[in-house]
This record gives sequence, C-alpha cells and structure tokens, in this order.
Amino acid sequence: MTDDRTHRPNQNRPFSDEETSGLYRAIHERRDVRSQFLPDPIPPDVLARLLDAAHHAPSVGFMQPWDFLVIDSKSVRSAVLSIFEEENRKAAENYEGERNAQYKSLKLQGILESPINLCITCDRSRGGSHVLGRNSIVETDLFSTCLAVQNFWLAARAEGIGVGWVSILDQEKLAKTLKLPEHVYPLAYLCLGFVSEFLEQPELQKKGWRSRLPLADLVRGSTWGESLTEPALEAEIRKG
Ligand SMILES: Cc1cc2c(cc1C)N(C[C@H](O)[C@H](O)[C@H](O)COP(=O)(O)O)c1[nH]c(=O)[nH]c(=O)c1N2
Repeated sequence: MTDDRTHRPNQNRPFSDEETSGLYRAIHERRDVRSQFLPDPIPPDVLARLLDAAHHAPSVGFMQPWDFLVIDSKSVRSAVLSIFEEENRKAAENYEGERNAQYKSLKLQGILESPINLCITCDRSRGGSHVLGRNSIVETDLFSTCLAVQNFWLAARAEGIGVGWVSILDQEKLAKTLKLPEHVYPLAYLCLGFVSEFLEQPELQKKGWRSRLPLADLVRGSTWGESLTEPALEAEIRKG
C-alpha cells in the first residue's frame, strides 16, 4: 500500500461540491453503533482501506504512535466482554433509581455481535525520547491516536460500516488480555461491522439519555467570558 492510494491530480484545488458534501455527510451521519450489527464479514480490501485511512491521521512529530490489533479470535473477544461486564456493573453504581434502570437498559457494546473487533493502541515510546512537538504536552501521542480513530470511524461510515467504541473496560486487564508490551496503551477498543441501519441521531439521544448541546452555547470569543465580535458569524451559528 503506498501513500499514493488516494492520490488525485490537481490536489490543490478545492473539493468538488459532491466531494465536499460526501465528507460532511460522513461527519453528520457517522454513528456509534452497538445494537445494529450484521454478522457479514468485512471484505479484506475494505478493512485495509479503513486501516489506511486511520494511518493517514495527523500525529505529533509524525510519530504515528498507533498499531492496529484486528481481533477475530472468539476467545479474546469473550475475555474482553467479561472485562466489560465487570466494569459496567461498577459503572451502573453511579446512578440511582430511574436513571439506574435506564442505564442498565442501554446497550453499550457489540463485542460478540460484530464480526470483528479492533484495538487501536498508542505506543508511547515510538520515535524515541524527544518527539518534535511533544516536549511540553506529553499526551499529544494519545491525541494523535484519537485522530486515527476518527479517520477510521468516518471512512467506515462512508463504506457503510458501523463502528462502536467500547471504553467501559479496565485498561490494565485489557492490555494483559491483548498481550500488549508495557509501553503500549490500548487507546480505543472498537466493534466493527455492516449494520441493519445507521440511526439518524445518537442512540443515547434517541433513548433520552442526553441530547446534543446547541452549538451557539459553546462558541465563545477571544477569552472564556467574551462573546464573538463578528455578528454575522454569531447569526450563522444560531441558525443551526
Ligand atoms: C472516547 C469514547 C468512548 C466511548 C464512546 C465514544 C467515545 C468518543 N461511546 C460512544 C458515544 O456514546 C457516542 O459517540 C455519543 O453518544 C454520540 O453518538 P454518535 O457517536 O454521534 O452516534 C461509547 N458508547 C458505548 O455504547 N459504550 C462505550 O463504552 C462508549 N465509549
């Protein structure tokens, strides 16, 4: 696989309308999936494209700290599911009464229903002790790996593949189950597969757990307490 995989001539021209709307469509219609997985296998060429998309994420100092564990082993997945169940029991203790019942009714993983799981890890030692740009903020390797996850997630949506991120996991137990070296952190545990449907809105919103905040409440001016100085931008943001 080469860097030229998605090369197009005239790379500096803006995207066509169709390309632009395809990108925004992937962004808006990406979902976290855990209830709608189909068992159909993901064709190898498709999975390779998604991994290649992840590998083209930005990274601090071009560190590329990620590795990808393609987990098809049933026994490994069952072990991860056990870790989830234990952690999820603990997580449920954070809620009382009706909220507790609502929490317990949520489906928060698709570890066995999805045909494949993927762990995207972060090798915290890659690139040696001095990575350009990582001198002050050591966590930039983790941030970079999150961007690889997002690339993967968006490309998957475009390919019609659902992705669900499972983070209700004890990271130490997960690392042990996956036999990761000491310096490798299991950043994202993902379930992947074709889906019966992509929900129109986040599952948590659909189930009344939490809704999307208005963007206008989140955009601020130059400092935290200031408003935007550009009224036209303010108006555009309020339009929604
Ligand atoms: C870092 C991180 C970790 C998790 C998630 C996401 C992210 C970014 N999400 C998915 C999350 O609930 C979902 O993204 C939001 O509800 C918004 O929905 P959409 O992703 O827009 O469909 C998630 N979902 C779930 O069912 N179990 C989980 O353990 C997690 N963990």
